[in-house]
Amino acid sequence: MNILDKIVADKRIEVDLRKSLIPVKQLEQSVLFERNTISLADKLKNSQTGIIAEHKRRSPSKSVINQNLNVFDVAKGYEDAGVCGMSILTDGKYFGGSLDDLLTARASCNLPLLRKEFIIDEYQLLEAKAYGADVILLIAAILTREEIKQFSEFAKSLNLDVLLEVHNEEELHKSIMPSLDMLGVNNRNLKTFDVSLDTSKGLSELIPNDFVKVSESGISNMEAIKELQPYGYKGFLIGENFMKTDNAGESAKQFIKGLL
Ligand SMILES: O=C(O)c1ccccc1NCC(=O)[C@H](O)[C@H](O)COP(=O)(O)O
Repeated sequence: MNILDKIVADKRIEVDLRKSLIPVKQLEQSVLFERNTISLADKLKNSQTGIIAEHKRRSPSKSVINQNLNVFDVAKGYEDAGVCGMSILTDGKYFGGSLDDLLTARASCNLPLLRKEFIIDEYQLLEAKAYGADVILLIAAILTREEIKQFSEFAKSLNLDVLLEVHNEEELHKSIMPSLDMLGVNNRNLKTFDVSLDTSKGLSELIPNDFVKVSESGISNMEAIKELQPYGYKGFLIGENFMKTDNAGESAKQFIKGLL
């Protein structure tokens, strides 16, 4: 079994347990459920830099990145740095994250927040909304076209933006539909962990212009952004490069300074 299949198998067990612990009604009664969400897609369209900065403690490809940073400070630092949005990994087992991280970030900043998760059930979208997210991620590699349609339409009914992530042409063709806002190309192969910006470059011309294009993973310098911008990318998701430092916000600030 590859790592992605393993993550999804574990996620199914986790989501079933969560559903039995916290009923849908309770999520819908969260004060955050009624909050007006902020569109990340709109922010990216109007940005010169397009940075989406991630909170990421560890990962299957790198094990430990940084366990010492405080998500409240990281969110504030990213906001002060002028990023367009923040991504928060909420998976516990493989990334050391949690829904509490999302809630803490919500309390700390007014950025559009992306719940970075392995979404396999509508219930996780209700959780995203109840804990303060503005955007959800759908990963084409783990979903059927019908599931992508069902989850993206449900997310839109909750006023959440949808970022659909692909890694190859087949996933892209399977996924294109009007209920998506952003098309993300993951430069990391989630089965082998190989990273190449050529993935974003190669798929760019196949993405219709109606979607905001986002390049994800393996971006570690300004040159990479300059290389990707001519391919139409407006968003750049960066995790490890900021999180491996002692001050993720300051690192993002210097990065953005260099881009302007
Ligand atoms: O990062 C991983 O090792 C990973 C493994 C399996 C599934 C997902 C994974 N990462 C999620 C992400 O998409 C990245 O955290 C995000 O794009 C930022 O990447 P990076 O800038 O390379 O930290």
